[in-house]
Amino acid sequence: MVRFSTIALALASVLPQLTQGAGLHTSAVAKGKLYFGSATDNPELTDAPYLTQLSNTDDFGQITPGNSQKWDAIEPSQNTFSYTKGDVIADLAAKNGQKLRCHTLVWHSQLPSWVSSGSWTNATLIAAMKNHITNVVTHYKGKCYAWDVANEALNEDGTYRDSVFYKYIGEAYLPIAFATAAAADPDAKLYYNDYNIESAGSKSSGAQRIVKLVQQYGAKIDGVGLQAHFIVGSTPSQSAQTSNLAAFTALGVDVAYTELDIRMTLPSTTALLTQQSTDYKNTVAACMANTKCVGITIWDYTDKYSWVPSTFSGQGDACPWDKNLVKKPAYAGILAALGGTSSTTTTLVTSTTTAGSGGATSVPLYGQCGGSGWTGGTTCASGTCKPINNWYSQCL
Ligand SMILES: O[C@@H]1[C@@H](O)[C@H](O[C@@H]2CO[C@@H](O[C@@H]3CO[C@@H](O[C@@H]4CO[C@@H](O)[C@H](O)[C@H]4O)[C@H](O)[C@H]3O)[C@H](O)[C@H]2O)OC[C@H]1O
Repeated sequence: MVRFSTIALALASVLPQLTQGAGLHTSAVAKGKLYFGSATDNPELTDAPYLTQLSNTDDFGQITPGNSQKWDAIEPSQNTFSYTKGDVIADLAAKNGQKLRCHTLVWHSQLPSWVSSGSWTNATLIAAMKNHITNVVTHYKGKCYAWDVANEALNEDGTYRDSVFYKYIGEAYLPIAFATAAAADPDAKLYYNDYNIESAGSKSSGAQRIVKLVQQYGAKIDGVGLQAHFIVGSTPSQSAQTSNLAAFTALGVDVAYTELDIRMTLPSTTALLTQQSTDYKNTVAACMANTKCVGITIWDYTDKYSWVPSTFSGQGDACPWDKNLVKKPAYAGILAALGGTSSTTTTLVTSTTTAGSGGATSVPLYGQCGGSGWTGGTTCASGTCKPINNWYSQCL
């Protein structure tokens, strides 16, 4: 009787492998959009593979600083301005030839306590707000494609959020903020930005009211940013998003998806990743269908640095790239909506087959499990390397 010990055989298999076609930004621009972009943050920039992909202008023609231009970062104490971190991201955008979306000037959150708990009058808070806006916008003059001038001014029912600004200034803080930003950088596009305004409802109507309010004051407002922090399977339909975008653009402003991510309850499954791809596709398609939807920004591109797990307990995997910087099905969904194609070529790919008493196992190596990029192996730190779809495998 012939006995076989377990042997590993490296077999050359002829498999179709995904190759780089036009990326997300290239495809978006080819269809008339200004950009496809990603948020980023200073600590991540020391991660060389992360930075390489962020700087890949085939995928990303625009970046947004996730934290370093917020009030607490820039003016931690009154009239003391610190631009070091924000400048790192602005300089990166300039070096890469990427547009910079600047975020954000007036927001109730991530405020230093001297603002949120200060003892203000109407006049003193207007002066402090105008001083902040003028300093920051002047510092970045000519560098910001757009500014999120006001962020999240609304409650879910469309009434004004009881922020320190609303409390001491009233709704007039909004047109004052826009007028002050416009005076400091007349060329920057000025946006109102919020979440849960991506389909029709009280909050979307509230955002439309803000656009009209700023316009009625004679101040400049160029666009509305729809954050689009969505949940897999609960993302508004494409048609609901399309009609909602039209309601904004009918007011004469641009729109943009500014913080798109689509989270799931962990652990991820093949079904959730597939639904996530569909959800991304529908949202991007809604933007594509409106000529005044200028671009789409994802709120960081990789699950490795997403804000979601630290904010929403038990949830994550919200980005189009996984923690190993490998593209997920969401990437293909976005690309399809952008009208891009993932070209395939026939390539020799090495597959490891183990023969022995237990028979043979083989895992397709279209995408990586344990390595990085498209050439990783089948080793998993935890779980088993399993095919996700015709494109790649993942440790599950
Ligand atoms: O490092 C992180 C930053 O990345 C983070 O950036 C902010 C993230 O999003 C924006 O603010 C949040 C928007 O979502 C709200 O929660 C929503 C609650 O309703 C749900 O239906 C919806 O799905 C949720 O998204 C959060 O409460 C907001 O904070 C904001 O514009 C970004 O700057 O900021 C915190 C840093 O630690």
